[in-house]
Amino acid sequence: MRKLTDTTLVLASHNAGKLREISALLEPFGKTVKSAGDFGLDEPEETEDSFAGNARIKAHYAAKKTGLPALSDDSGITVDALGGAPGVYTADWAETGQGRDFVMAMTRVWNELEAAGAPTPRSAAFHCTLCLAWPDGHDELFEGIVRGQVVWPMRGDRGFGFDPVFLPDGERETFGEMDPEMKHRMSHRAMAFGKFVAGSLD
Ligand SMILES: O=c1nc[nH]c2c1ncn2[C@H]1C[C@H](O)[C@@H](COP(=O)(O)OP(=O)(O)OP(=O)(O)O)O1
Ligand SMILES: [Mg+2]
Repeated sequence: MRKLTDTTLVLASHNAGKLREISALLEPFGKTVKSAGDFGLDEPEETEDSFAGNARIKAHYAAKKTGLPALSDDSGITVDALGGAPGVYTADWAETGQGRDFVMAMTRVWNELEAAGAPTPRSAAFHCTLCLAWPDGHDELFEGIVRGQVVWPMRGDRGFGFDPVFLPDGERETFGEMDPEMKHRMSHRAMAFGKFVAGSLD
């Protein structure tokens, strides 16, 4: 596995919530972190049907455009009683044509669970695949999963996306209610990030 010796790393994401979380996780490692937005990069189309496939598209695009190593994050929530939906299409479920509406997307998930008569707890998982890509085309992938359940109504406004309806197993607070420090210890992103640190930084 190739180590990240460069001091500057591009975060290949346009999601403010992810940028905040990954920047916080990277804080102790002394890298200069820039975002795709700092370089004026646009968002490549996420045409793959897997987290890994879309993570690779985003990281390679940013690495090629900037000439720097780039770290992307492709993530989403899979709901068991919905056959794993919305999964890779989590962001698409929030698309309105004029930006994203996650209240709408969370409501759709809950309504579909109700319509299906799904038993409780309504088990689900957040998935995250991080891709570290270099301008020469080499890449490494790191995956993280956290299991939990979808709850209703929405609870908390501290996170982003689907956080207000995700209650991790063994916890009393949703990701939307929880202290961000605590989310950083247990989230899908934190799990994938730990593997990235072990493989590429340490
Ligand atoms: O920790 C999380 N807490 C709540 N919701 C989350 C989380 N992690 C992913 N999610 C949801 C929202 C996000 O919009 C979608 C991923 O879609 P995804 O394409 O990977 O990200 P994105 O389009 O928002 O940003 P970008 O592609 O520029 O990195 O799943
Ligand atoms: Mg995206």
